Amino acid sequence: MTAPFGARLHAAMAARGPLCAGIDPHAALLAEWGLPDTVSGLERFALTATEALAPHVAALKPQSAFFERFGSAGVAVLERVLATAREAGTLSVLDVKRGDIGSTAQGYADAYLDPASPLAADAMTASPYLGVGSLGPVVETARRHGGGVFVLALTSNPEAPLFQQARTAEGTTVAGAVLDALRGLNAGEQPLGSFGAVVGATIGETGEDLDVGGPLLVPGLGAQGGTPEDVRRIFGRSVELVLASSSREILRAGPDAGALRDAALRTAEGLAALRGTR
Ligand SMILES: O=C(O)c1cc(=O)[nH]c(=O)n1[C@@H]1O[C@H](COP(=O)(O)O)[C@@H](O)[C@H]1O
Repeated sequence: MTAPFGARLHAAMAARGPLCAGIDPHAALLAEWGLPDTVSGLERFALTATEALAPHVAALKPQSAFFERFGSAGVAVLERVLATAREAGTLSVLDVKRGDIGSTAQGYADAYLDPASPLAADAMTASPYLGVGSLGPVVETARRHGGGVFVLALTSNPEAPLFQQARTAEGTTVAGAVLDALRGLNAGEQPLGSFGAVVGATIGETGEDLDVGGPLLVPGLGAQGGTPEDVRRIFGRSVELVLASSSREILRAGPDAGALRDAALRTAEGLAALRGTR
């Protein structure tokens, strides 16, 4: 029986630090690496980055969009990336940001969290905008297989606050309702729950309680301007829950495997200083 995702992630962050490397094969990055914008270029890029970074980070986060743009051949590359991470013993967070009515959400959960699926990851990202409760089948499937779910709460993009910080009829913000729901899902889980929130490293002051008892996936470091100092400012005493994610800033160092590793280690060093300050 697989241990719960939260426990596995807690151990990985303790051993390797709180960095998640994003595998985002942008067309522009393929060009920077001297690769063609084709399936073979995608495969070369994604597998080189996965193999170079897997031993040095707590988790890898492939961004599904950049594989899907090549159709089924691109999705087959994504399957190989997930298998390569698994063989290297590194946790995978598949960034798909899915969400739908419950019966369809079950299909997404089966695709991304059932170990029998070729696209199975250790955790997936999910969108709560059909209602947090619509993610029930995703949560139940994660519990059954020791998987994790990261639910969008306070995302890093500038358009986000208008929706996410709007007030519900109960008076909480939409983001606050997501964070409350996650606290409920993680209640009693030690050392870390398996249901995380996505909170950008670029957000301003929100007044929200970010301690959800589960991990906080924090994108926006590097290319979007977020810094370790921002992480300290935003998360305060919840900083130990942070799994910080960076894609372009690390990937730009490639294609040399040693340069990719060094870029990840530099980012990890900046983050390491934040822990133990609770
Ligand atoms: O869920 C995410 O990972 C995510 C949430 C968010 O609020 N902002 C955000 O940038 N992301 C993803 O994180 C990655 C950021 O990439 P870089 O800006 O290149 O580090 C992309 O794959 C985004 O889709």
